[in-house]
Amino acid sequence: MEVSTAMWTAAVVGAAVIYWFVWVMGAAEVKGKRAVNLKMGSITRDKVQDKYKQYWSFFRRPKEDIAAASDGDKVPAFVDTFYNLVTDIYEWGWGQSFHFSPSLPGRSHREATRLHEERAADLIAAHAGQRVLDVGCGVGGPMRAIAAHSGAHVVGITINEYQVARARAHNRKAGLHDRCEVVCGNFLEMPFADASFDGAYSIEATCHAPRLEDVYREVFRVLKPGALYVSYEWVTTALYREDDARHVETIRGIEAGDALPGLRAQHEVAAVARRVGFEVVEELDLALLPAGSWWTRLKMGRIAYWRNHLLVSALTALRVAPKGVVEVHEMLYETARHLCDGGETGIFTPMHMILCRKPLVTPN
Ligand SMILES: C=C(CC[C@@H](C)[C@H]1CC[C@H]2C3=CC[C@H]4[C@H](C)[C@@H](O)CC[C@]4(C)[C@H]3CC[C@]12C)C(C)C
Ligand SMILES: C[S@@+](CC[C@H](N)C(=O)[O-])C[C@H]1O[C@@H](n2cnc3c(N)ncnc32)[C@H](O)[C@@H]1O
Repeated sequence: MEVSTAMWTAAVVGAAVIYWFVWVMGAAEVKGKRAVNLKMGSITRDKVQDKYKQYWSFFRRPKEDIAAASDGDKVPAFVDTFYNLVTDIYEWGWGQSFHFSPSLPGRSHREATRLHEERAADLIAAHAGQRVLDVGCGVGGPMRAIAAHSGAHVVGITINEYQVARARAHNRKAGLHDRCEVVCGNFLEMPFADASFDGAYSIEATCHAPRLEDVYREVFRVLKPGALYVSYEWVTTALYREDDARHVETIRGIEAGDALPGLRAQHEVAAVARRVGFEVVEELDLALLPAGSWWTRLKMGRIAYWRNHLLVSALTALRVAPKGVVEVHEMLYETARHLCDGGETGIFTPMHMILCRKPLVTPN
């Protein structure tokens, strides 16, 4: 073969490999978000690295410091920064539902996700004609599944403006915009009238609240008497031991990489719900056997993460992605490792389910 032919062949093969690597392999779980489109929410390109540093220095501290009265109030703003940094990476590498689900034999991750969401809708008996609240709705994966499954009108709230835009675009694309509404706001002070919802759910979102009481009290306020509320909570289990250095490292790693002001213990959740006035109907860790492990996909994704790391590094070097994306991606890789440890040791669950009812008559 002539040298020029060999060079042309190498160039064409090289271009094909890069195309495959970036545009095909780098495509999102749910088509729509690709590596070349990684933005960092509403943060301007030049501020990404600084914002990441600010985020990290806030959340890597011990939870006692974060929860201190003055810093507790700053948590929602840092959670907002976190979602500016991670929303596109989540959509690209995970899909439109930002939560875990028990793995189901013979079913895809997407199907298992949908069934976990539909389970929440069934628990609160959501149905057509109702107005249901999604507390911490992300980009609306659960909201669309629940609206489609139950026929209810779903209103989602998220602190992050960028997620609002993403969720609205997805709702329109799915043809569900007449039944799925998205509001930007703080779930600790919701812009909704008292007793204005027939039901509510929160999927892996209330863990961002510095005090669980504050979000549960708000949900209680906006629900009609007799309405049901279900929450999937991130908590430490009874197996967690504060005197075990490995346990502490795992939980700290989960908190720092997931914008959490301090994980609560499983046994605390029902007490909080009762304190704000709810009746507790049912409580169950949905991760318990015979449920398939929720961390399987995170563990299996190691090769994909390595590919993603190369991809974000290359895109940053080419200035397609802003500086700072590599650090954010590394933080997510680290937290994935801690989440897998938490799952395998059984000291942590992201799906402690609590089902509550607002009593028909609230005592004064
Ligand atoms: C409920 C929350 C988020 C839960 C999960 C949706 C996310 C937790 C950790 C995330 C990820 C970790 C590793 C990333 C990987 C390195 C990257 O290449 C592709 C995306 C990841 C898989 C990413 C996806 C979302 C998570 C699984 C919290 C925040 C309360
Ligand atoms: C891990 S995501 C889960 C999203 C969604 N429930 C899902 O499963 O796809 C957590 C969500 O809670 C929202 N959130 C966190 N703190 C909030 C607050 N104080 N007010 C409103 N939303 C908040 C985040 O913006 C994000 O949308």
